[in-house]
Amino acid sequence: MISSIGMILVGLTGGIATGKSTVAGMFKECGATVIDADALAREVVQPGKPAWREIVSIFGKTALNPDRTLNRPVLGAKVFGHPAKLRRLERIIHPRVAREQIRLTKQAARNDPKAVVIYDVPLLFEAGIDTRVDTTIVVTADRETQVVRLKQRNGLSRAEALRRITSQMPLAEKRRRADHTVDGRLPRLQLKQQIRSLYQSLRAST
Ligand SMILES: CC(C)(COP(=O)(O)OP(=O)(O)OC[C@H]1O[C@@H](n2cnc3c(N)ncnc32)[C@H](O)[C@@H]1O)[C@@H](O)C(=O)NCCC(=O)NCCS
Ligand SMILES: Nc1ncnc2c1ncn2[C@@H]1O[C@H](COP(=O)(O)OP(=O)(O)OP(=O)(O)O)[C@@H](O)[C@H]1O
Repeated sequence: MISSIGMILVGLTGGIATGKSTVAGMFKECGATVIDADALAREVVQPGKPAWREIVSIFGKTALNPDRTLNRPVLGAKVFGHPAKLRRLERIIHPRVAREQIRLTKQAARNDPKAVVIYDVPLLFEAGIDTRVDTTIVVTADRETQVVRLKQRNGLSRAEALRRITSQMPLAEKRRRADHTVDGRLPRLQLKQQIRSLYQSLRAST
């Protein structure tokens, strides 16, 4: 086991809009501690923080809102579909997110030595984070479901949605690599039952 004494660290991933956050929320209701990489990635780029300063120096002030926060749609348009720029942004953000995740995981283990810690991280495999968790879960959905959800939830056009989807490792590859697969298209009630039984077996393995 990679994590310290008893606790289990679970990497939860999937494609964009497959239902990772929904599944993470269900694990939380079961009693798990959830760490959300997207939320940490937002925290480390707050105005004035070192990552924010680096981003402004590379991407310019056009990537900012009038209140100096990052203009996420503008930055998204600059990096998705432009792999070299996306890598530059990741090199600024990822090490800081990793530090926070490790700190929060240790804190969870101190609070409950048998904790089930769910690390919800879109780039689990792409960024090699799978090597530092105990087990992995991938949430899947077909591409059309992802596109429809991105149009509805984020107001993206079909082309924008596809640019984001193709910035990530193909879902089929993630499925091959994962220890557990969850179908993010299931009705919520059925999904919840599956997550509850997965939680119980994870908890029993701590
Ligand atoms: C480009 C940014 C500003 C766009 O922000 P926006 O609010 O539109 O998206 P948000 O951050 O909520 O991410 C939504 C989804 O996009 C996908 N996504 C985000 N970053 C990446 C990436 N580097 N590669 C592939 N997909 C990504 C994920 O599925 C994520 O769940 C933002 O995504 C970002 O800063 N990305 C780089 C940091 C990163 O890699 N974050 C992922 C978790 S560490
Ligand atoms: N089982 C489901 N049935 C119907 N709709 C769902 C289901 N799961 C999630 N959704 C909807 O799909 C959208 C994406 O879900 P969610 O935010 O959980 O995905 P995500 O994988 O965390 O997305 P992102 O990669 O953008 O962070 C949301 O609008 C959510 O309400």
